[in-house]
Amino acid sequence: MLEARELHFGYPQGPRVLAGVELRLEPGTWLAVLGPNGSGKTTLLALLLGLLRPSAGEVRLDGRPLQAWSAAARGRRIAYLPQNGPYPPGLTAGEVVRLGRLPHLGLWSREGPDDEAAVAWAMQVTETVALADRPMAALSGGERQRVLLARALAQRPRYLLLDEPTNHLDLHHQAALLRLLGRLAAEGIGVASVFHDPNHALAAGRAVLLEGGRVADAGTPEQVVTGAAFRRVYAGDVRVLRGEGRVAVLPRWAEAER
Ligand SMILES: Nc1ncnc2c1ncn2[C@@H]1O[C@H](COP(=O)(O)OP(=O)(O)OP(=O)(O)O)[C@@H](O)[C@H]1O
Repeated sequence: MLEARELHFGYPQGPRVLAGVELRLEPGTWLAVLGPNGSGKTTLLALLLGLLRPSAGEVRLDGRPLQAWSAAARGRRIAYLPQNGPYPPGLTAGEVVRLGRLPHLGLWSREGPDDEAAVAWAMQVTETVALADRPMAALSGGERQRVLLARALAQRPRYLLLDEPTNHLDLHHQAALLRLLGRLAAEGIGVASVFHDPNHALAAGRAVLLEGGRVADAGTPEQVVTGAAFRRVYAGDVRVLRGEGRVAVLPRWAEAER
């Protein structure tokens, strides 16, 4: 399990960003993280990855404090798709995906059949096989996003953290990504994904709503988007619709057009 216990954090000279966040990500579950701009979602992911250290509280990975794991051991267990993810310049898409195998390779070891299989699988499920030989810099925003997702998947992680993974994706690739995340969770991976569109969060198994660095609500996605905290945070901006046994969220501007 990847677990945040009573996490507190503030950037140097900045105000407090997280104040006592509790969160548990179990293998085989998919957790959506919702919350307004600046509520601390990206900061929370950075703490869960060990890129930032909490000022109080701790992150535990599979029962041990995160700092007790080496960077390579963490990289074999946790993969990250950052927002507008950076990548080294001058590489093709296929080379970027292969970087995902680095935590699994020793200093002098060469790629083997497991590495090849992981890269091939990651590119197949992200529909990036045809992009393999294209320079990364020459890809569209959505193509690049899918290649960076393939790099994260090539790590074959136990936990997958994604920061707004539907960014840049067209409707087909949004739907494909949401189906893929559901499948990965069903296969035993712990998936945590930040979403701005609550309709995307509704595809997950659990949801948390961050507000001002605190967990304002947690539960099933349906409970969270129909809950009082969600209404308070997005008051006046959205309407929750129910029909055919499902819930959907409509932005108010769309209503005003009708
Ligand atoms: N490197 C930094 N130095 C100082 N303050 C920062 C830094 N990164 C983020 N912050 C501040 O911390 C707060 C939380 O930022 P964070 O990126 O975690 O929010 P978020 O919920 O991911 O927002 P968004 O939805 O806009 O991506 C914001 O007020 C932000 O301005």
